[in-house]
Amino acid sequence: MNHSPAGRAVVELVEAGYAYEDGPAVLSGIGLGLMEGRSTALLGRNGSGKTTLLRLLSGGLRPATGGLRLHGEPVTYDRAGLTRLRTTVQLVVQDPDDQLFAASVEQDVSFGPMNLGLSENEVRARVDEALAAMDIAALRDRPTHLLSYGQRKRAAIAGAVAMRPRVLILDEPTAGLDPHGQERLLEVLGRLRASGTTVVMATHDVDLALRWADDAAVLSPDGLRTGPVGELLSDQALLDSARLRRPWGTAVADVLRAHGLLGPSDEGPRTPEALAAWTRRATTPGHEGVAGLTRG
Ligand SMILES: Nc1ncnc2c1ncn2[C@@H]1O[C@H](COP(=O)(O)OP(=O)(O)OP(=O)(O)O)[C@@H](O)[C@H]1O
Repeated sequence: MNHSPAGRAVVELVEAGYAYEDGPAVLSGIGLGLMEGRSTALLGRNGSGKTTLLRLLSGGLRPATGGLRLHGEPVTYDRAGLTRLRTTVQLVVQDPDDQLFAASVEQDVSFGPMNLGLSENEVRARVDEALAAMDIAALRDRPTHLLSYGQRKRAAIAGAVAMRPRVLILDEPTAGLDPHGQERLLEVLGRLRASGTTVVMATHDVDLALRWADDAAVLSPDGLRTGPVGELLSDQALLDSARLRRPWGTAVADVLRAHGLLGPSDEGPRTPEALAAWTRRATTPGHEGVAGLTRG
């Protein structure tokens, strides 16, 4: 069963299908609506079509069947239609070398905002903010081709963040980032989400998905399933068919339930910190019980 949270989708794929030239259908009958301010983790095995799906959502590919809607209106793939889509939806591709092209970090991150016709001061403010958010302010004058992989990845994400899109789509953004870089990125995405930005991330990291996302979208041979991340990532049949590992938090919840410490419909912990805080409360005389396990 597909799940659609209340509200209207900013962008929505409707019965969308796609096949590369001379190839079989990669995706068919895909329905995916991205709601204002919600975060979605897109999961699926290698070659399941995650990148293809993200390119359909951001207008880089045009559905062969079905369509894409922006604020409920069908997207037209002419210049005006694509410009409208791209000022709302920004995609950060998996490989930063496919995204970075300007000589320096500052020039690269400025490019999009400059093309929006913003004033010089506004462009500078956005670039400063995006570089600071991605922790690369010190790299602003560096040639992009001399940066490390993780630094290039952060510069590519900064370029999209500087566009202040309503919908930010990231294809495996944490791959290649060190733990500090991953934490910084999650903080940035958390702030964007709090300010109403819709964020979609393709990832192979089920623990990160459970911790970070509101919703999951899981590609398997049976098609696309969407729903609350805690619910989908507890569904063993779905995890098996998508060849996904059971997340850490879901496995812990199984153990707690088996010992009667968690009710059948109570959600498990999403982070080790949440489990530690709950354990402290649960072992304190007069504790508040299992309530609040997912907090922290
Ligand atoms: N440009 C292309 N031309 C032809 N086939 C392609 C092209 N890009 C992708 N494919 C094929 O489409 C299918 C889906 O690829 P896609 O990159 O969308 O998967 P993915 O889920 O993102 O994979 P991964 O987890 O490995 O990044 C694969 O079978 C792939 O070989």
